[in-house]
Amino acid sequence: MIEVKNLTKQFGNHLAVDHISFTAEKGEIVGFLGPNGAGKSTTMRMITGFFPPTEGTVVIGGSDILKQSLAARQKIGYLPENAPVYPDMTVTRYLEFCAEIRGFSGSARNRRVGETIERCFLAGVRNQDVNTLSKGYKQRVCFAQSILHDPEYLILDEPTDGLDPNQKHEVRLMIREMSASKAIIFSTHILDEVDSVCSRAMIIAGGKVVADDTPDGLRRRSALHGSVVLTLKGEGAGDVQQRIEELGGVASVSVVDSDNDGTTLRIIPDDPGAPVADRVIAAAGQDDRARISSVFVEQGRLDDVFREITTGN
Ligand SMILES: Nc1ncnc2c1ncn2[C@@H]1O[C@H](COP(=O)(O)OP(=O)(O)OP(=O)(O)O)[C@@H](O)[C@H]1O
Repeated sequence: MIEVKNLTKQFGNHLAVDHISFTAEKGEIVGFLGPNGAGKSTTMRMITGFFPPTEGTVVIGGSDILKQSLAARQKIGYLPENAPVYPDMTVTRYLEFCAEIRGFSGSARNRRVGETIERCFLAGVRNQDVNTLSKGYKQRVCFAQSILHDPEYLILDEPTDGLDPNQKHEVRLMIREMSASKAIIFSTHILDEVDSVCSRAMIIAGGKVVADDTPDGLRRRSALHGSVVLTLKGEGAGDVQQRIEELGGVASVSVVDSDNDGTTLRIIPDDPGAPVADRVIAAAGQDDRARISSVFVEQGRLDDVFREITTGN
């Protein structure tokens, strides 16, 4: 387990991380979300022992990151921001070096490096100097060093930053595959990524945790969660709108769009947990002049929730 208690970092007068506490168990993939400068990287740097906190503690699998630093760091794989890698080494040599400082030698080292190169799709560039690699490949090499020793705890600072869509997909698959036996924390600005990869999302703003929930739980906080979006073709949309407004359990009906293709209405229920879609469809079906061309129930949008939580809008 990763146990973070009252973690705080003060840079001069600036409180970058403000008493953050949480735990992350093996099997969990925790996404750190937050605006630029929120304190995500600083929190990760303290969790990995990269620099000490001003206040608070981090315990990794029972080892305190300051008091039992080596034991704690042996259990961690860390992909820092901007993928710092030694530019003058070849990919293979860099990974061999990383394996050696992790305590592997001889055939164990070679096996680890070979497996990681395959796993991270680096075979085509294994003999290339790191400084000749594209940004995405550098990122992959840095990702490779973070998983080389099969750590129980993985801390990944924007692991898909700079990758093309195919590579992003591969890295997300890898993160998901590895999660059964590891606790993984990763930061991202891509909200879809949180949805597709994370079991839990933590929103950090102003150095504080302002939300800690499942992606579905966060989505349910959206003002649009549970609303019905109905598109009608033909005449009679105005009458249908009025009929729906008169239904019990409907808080409001608004026109989202109206053109030659039809009229789209958004129906907000009084209680997002009490579905109104069936009754909305029945009410629309009562008017022969209108034909339903599509209907769906909005699950809510993470980007709306993110904006609401981090800006108050
Ligand atoms: N070494 C440092 N010295 C002084 N201030 C720092 C240092 N590192 C970070 N900060 C400040 O701490 C705050 C948090 O920065 P941090 O890099 O943790 O944010 P972040 O959430 O990771 O942002 P981003 O999404 O842009 O990567 C920022 O105001 C930053 O300028």
